Amino acid sequence: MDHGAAEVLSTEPSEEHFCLSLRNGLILCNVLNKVNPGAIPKVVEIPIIDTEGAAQTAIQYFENMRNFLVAVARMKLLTFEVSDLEKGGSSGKVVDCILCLKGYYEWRQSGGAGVWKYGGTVRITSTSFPKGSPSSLIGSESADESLDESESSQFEELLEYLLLSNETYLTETNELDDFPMNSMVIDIVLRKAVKDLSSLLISHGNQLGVFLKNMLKGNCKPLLKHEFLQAISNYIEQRSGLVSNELSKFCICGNKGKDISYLTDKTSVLDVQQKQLEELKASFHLTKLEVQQAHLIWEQELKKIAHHTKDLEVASSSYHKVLEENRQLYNQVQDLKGAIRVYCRVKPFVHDQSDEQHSTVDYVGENGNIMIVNRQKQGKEARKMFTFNKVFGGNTNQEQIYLDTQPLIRSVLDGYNVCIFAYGQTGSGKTYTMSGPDMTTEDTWGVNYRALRDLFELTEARMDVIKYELNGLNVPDASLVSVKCTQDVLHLMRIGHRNRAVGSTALNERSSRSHSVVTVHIRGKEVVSGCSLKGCLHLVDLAGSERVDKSEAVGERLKEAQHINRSLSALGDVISALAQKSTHIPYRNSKLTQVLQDSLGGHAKTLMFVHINPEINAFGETISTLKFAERVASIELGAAKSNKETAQLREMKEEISNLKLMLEKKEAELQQLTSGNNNNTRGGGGGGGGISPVGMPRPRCIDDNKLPTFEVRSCSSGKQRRPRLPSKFTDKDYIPKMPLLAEERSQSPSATTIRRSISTDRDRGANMKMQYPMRASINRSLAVATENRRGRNGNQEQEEEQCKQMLNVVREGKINNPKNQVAVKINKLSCDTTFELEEAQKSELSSENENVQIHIPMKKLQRSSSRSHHHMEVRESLLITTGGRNENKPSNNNTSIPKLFRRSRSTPRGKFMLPP
Ligand SMILES: Nc1ncnc2c1ncn2[C@@H]1O[C@H](COP(=O)(O)OP(=O)(O)OP(=O)(O)O)[C@@H](O)[C@H]1O
Repeated sequence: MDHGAAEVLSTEPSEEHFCLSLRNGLILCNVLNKVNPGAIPKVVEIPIIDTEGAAQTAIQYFENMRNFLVAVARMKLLTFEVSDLEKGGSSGKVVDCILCLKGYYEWRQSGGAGVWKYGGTVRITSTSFPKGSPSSLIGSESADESLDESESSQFEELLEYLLLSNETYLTETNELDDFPMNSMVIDIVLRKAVKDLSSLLISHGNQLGVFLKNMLKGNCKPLLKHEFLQAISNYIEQRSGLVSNELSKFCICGNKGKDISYLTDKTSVLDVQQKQLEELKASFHLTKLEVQQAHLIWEQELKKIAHHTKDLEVASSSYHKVLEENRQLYNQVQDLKGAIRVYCRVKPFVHDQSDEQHSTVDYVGENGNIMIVNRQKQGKEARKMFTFNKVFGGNTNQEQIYLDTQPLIRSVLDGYNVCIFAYGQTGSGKTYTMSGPDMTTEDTWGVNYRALRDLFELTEARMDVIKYELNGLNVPDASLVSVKCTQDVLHLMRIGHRNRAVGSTALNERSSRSHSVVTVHIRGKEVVSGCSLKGCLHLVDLAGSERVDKSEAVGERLKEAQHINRSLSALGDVISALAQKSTHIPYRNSKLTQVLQDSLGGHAKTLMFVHINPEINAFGETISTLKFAERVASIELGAAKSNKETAQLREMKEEISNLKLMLEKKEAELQQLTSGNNNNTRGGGGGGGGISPVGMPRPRCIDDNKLPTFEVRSCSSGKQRRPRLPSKFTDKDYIPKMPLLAEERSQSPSATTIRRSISTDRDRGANMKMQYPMRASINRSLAVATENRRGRNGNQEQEEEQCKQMLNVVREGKINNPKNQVAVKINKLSCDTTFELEEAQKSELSSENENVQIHIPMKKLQRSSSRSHHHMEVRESLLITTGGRNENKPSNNNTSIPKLFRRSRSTPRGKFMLPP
């Protein structure tokens, strides 16, 4: 305590006494100077006591007090008013001021850092105020009631203080209970609030006035009462919204907001905000739910898609399987129909032709599709699609090519005739496919070598079951050579290749200038059952078709090209005729088509490799090649048939052959007897009633229990055996008509029970004679059995049946009408089954002896002089001739014709219809 003060004040003064003792300002000034040295430069210390003392004292007092209050105000500490020191004044303010000075002093003493307090009121830290002038919350009741500048700055400080305390106490220290709300602060805030509200009211009043005036301006009508009220309430709502927003800025007091709710309107900004917040929360929650839901749905969708993708994967893999199955089934159906299989092979680009943009092959599908594009055209017209059994792209190797061919090779050993031929423009890769580029490397072996290797491997594998015998034939030499292993055939093929003309053209350095045909005949006999089978494999590498202008062929090459093109065009004619199911197929127009006749028209399995060159300048040839291949693919030959013979059939054939031998023997005897008889006649021995013209005792009847004597004669013997082939077929390089000629050659003389005769139509009837009637010998099944023109190779069962019936005829001795010698020819006619029965001339051979001539089946090669009539006609004929007693009966005695046959009205004389 100040020294002066101690003198004046008692130790425990009353409040009033305390205030009175401070009236002269001396104590206060000294205290202030101590707290803040130099705050009051001049303190009036000694009071002057004289007459004028009262006045002087008053001046001193006044000066000290004024200096003190000014200094305190300058320091922005709590202050009071002079009147507060008077009796009845607010002594509390004076006390506050002194406590404030104390607090300030202590804060200074402690170094002036941090927060300082006085009288329980928190002071602002020094950071918020300029150094040296500590900030304070100064509220002076002495200040003017109207809000002057200092007050407004105080208010700003208060706000700052509120915000700061909000930050420091409410949010960080959470010392809410210590929040000092003394009367002074409340006073200041309330005063400010009142001031704000009043200014707000004034401005609202002004704005409302302007608003109403504006309303009236726009609408000259006087306002109705309810309109007026409505306008005011609208306006207030508007404003209250704005005000609550403004006030809400400094009502961030957490839970204490309730305590200072006086800052907000009754409508409670907080409530509004709370509502908004809740709404926001609700919408957030809703959105969250929606997002979660969307997430769930999305996940489900994702799962579904994954599932679906798996399904698709499975489906696509099974689709490929089904596609493959489909292809196989399709091929089987095609086989059943006997369609020629067509595989297309695209030659790869070689050397510098690697730019596939210049390829005419646009696309090669897995299911036999190939798209050819004309790069010079645009749009739909530029592309053309072809479909074959299979298409091999340029990168297919030899092994892959052979894989689909392999089953055909197996069928050869099952008794089928198989023909594999390569077709295509010159240089397109036919020889590459059939032979391969290098014979010495197995990897590059073509179809020929692989097929032969397989043939031998299979024959070896089946050795225990079937014994096979193989004969190789290289057509240009037309020599039939027995082969034991692949090497034998390779050797044979090498010879063939040496013989094959090869020359260089502008399109192919090593162009094959002739067709190459390798034929392998296979005969097998099943060890157990004794069944025999025979198959035949033709491997044909055709010479390439070429445009002579492009191949720049001249001289010999030109001639070759012309020959090649001619034979290929003959092949084209045959294909066209077959595709159109024409009755006449011009096989004989070239050697090539003759060789392939059985493969193209018989019950063979035929495969054509069509080759194309993808180069742009070969576009024309590619299209025509593919069109040709399409036509080939459309040909249906009928289901392939196996050449398998049962043991029974073979036995029957053997029996027939024995019978034939016997017949020949008898014939010889007869001739001898005839010549002897003639001599006898000439010698005067007339024929007695029971003696036949040939001098033999004529049996009156045939003993049922005893077989007649038979003589079997080959129809190709005697007069009828004439070469009917054009000179070119008699040439030594005549291409045998395979497999039939080969069969003939391979048959042993002792087994020539069935012979094919090459003859003309003129031979008809002359060599096929039968003593009539033969009621039981021919029935419809026989007729039908022999009906099939192409059935030479196939219908073994029917053939067997036929043999049986004939043997029956012979055994049962039903051929007993020697008088009527009738030749029966069974021809296949297109729509109805007609038997042509021709009355034969009385045979020189007919005698009282019963003679039987049997000749089944028979193939005739008919050729008229005109080239246009060249065609091969296959006839199944049956000729049975018996000698009989009634040779005097008219030969055309219809009464002797069995009821089985009746004459067809529409057919020429001698033709009979088989009744249904
Ligand atoms: N798939 C292929 N891969 C590689 N080269 C091939 C292929 N096809 C053909 N070639 C090559 O193309 C050229 C001509 O082939 P190739 O002699 O087989 O044709 P071609 O059709 O037989 O001809 P031509 O009819 O004139 O005899 C040869 O050099 C051959 O090696």
